[in-house]
Amino acid sequence: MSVTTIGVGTGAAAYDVLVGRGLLGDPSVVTRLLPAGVSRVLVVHPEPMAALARRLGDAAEQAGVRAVLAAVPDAESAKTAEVAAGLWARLGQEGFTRTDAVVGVGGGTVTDLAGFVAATWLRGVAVVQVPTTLLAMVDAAVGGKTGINTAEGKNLVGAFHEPVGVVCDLDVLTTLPPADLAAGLAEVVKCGFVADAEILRLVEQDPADAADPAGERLRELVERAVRVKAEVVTADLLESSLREVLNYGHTFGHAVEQVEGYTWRHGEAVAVGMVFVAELARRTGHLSEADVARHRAVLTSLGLPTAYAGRGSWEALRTAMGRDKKTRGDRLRFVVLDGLGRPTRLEGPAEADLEASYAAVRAESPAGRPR
Ligand SMILES: NC(=O)c1ccc[n+]([C@@H]2O[C@H](COP(=O)([O-])OP(=O)(O)OC[C@H]3O[C@@H](n4cnc5c(N)ncnc54)[C@H](O)[C@@H]3O)[C@@H](O)[C@H]2O)c1
Ligand SMILES: O=C(O)C(=O)C[C@@H](O)[C@H](O)[C@H](O)COP(=O)(O)O
Ligand SMILES: [Zn+2]
Repeated sequence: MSVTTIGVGTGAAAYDVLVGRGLLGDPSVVTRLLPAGVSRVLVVHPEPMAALARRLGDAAEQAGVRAVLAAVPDAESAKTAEVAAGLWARLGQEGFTRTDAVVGVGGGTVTDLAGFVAATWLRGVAVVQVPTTLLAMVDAAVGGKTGINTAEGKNLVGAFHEPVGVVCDLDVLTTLPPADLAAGLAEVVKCGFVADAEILRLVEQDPADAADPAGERLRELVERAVRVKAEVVTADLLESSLREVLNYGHTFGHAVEQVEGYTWRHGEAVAVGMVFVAELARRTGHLSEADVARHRAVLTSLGLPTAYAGRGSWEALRTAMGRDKKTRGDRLRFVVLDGLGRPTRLEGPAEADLEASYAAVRAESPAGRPR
């Protein structure tokens, strides 16, 4: 077993992200991260992660902590008010107090949900995150953004609630479908565009190696992406400014997810969203043609979509973009690049530039990969 520890936050809110292999071979690694005095844990998981959740629950019981297992619907169907309410009911029925805790075991949908339930139960109990997808390891489980969707849009209800620890065991990725691995790489590449160009170089050098869950290159990419996220959220946890850079590609990406009824993976939608915003940056004088081409090339090399051929109209996508959290009043705000690694903001772009950028990513035949 080898482990890299990456610290996030400062003071009382500081916690560690453990990245390595074989970490969950000893499932008590998770119990040991619980604060002293925890006597009950709610282990939230989707059905595909039931066996791992049981092992973590057994380890907790052996340490004298009562474990309540809670299976939730898979993927984006987990992020609803109804599912959250079901978990609150369970916490109430089982008598969870402020000194008890939640453990999220699954992809980003589960860590978002588990984090949100922990943030809201009794106004906040501890949560340990055990991400089991690449995307959740490099992004969703780290940094304390938690939330659920509403009919009006993506992640519209949520809270900032930092975990007390995160365990990223790369060995669990060997069962992850390749399309979900690629979706996680979209967020890794995002970190490359906004902050760490070495990530881009590593992917471009050997995309197949980058996507090998057993390989050393993927481990380096995970560690680099987690470091980018850790640095940004440590500096600006509540997204007053800097943290917005982690939202690169998400304004259009979230709109695609919503308009497509969450049949697109988040990482796939963000991949197209990054191409959309690169096109917008080029039209508004921020980014060179060559850098836009680099976006398409690196994403395509990973099998990610760079064009949108869904059923959503421009009007529907434009309305959904208006609900983005970076919007101020009626003015859309985008994270754009002034060159690779130099993110800035573009506020209130002309509608003609938005439509032209949309035309540049609009494809006639399906390029996305619905689940
Ligand atoms: N909070 C944040 O900062 C943040 C950051 C990025 C994304 N997100 C959110 O994360 C979500 C996307 O997360 P995701 O891409 O992990 O999707 P997901 O949670 O839907 O997981 C993808 C699929 O993989 C399955 N799975 C999980 N682990 C597996 C494993 N080890 N082996 C086999 N199958 C496995 C899941 O059951 C699911 O079917 C979105 O809702 C997005 O909004 C949040
Ligand atoms: O951590 C952040 O900050 C991010 O924006 C990371 C994104 O990858 C993530 O998808 C996040 O959930 C988007 O947040 P939202 O505020 O746009 O809902
Ligand atoms: Zn994201």
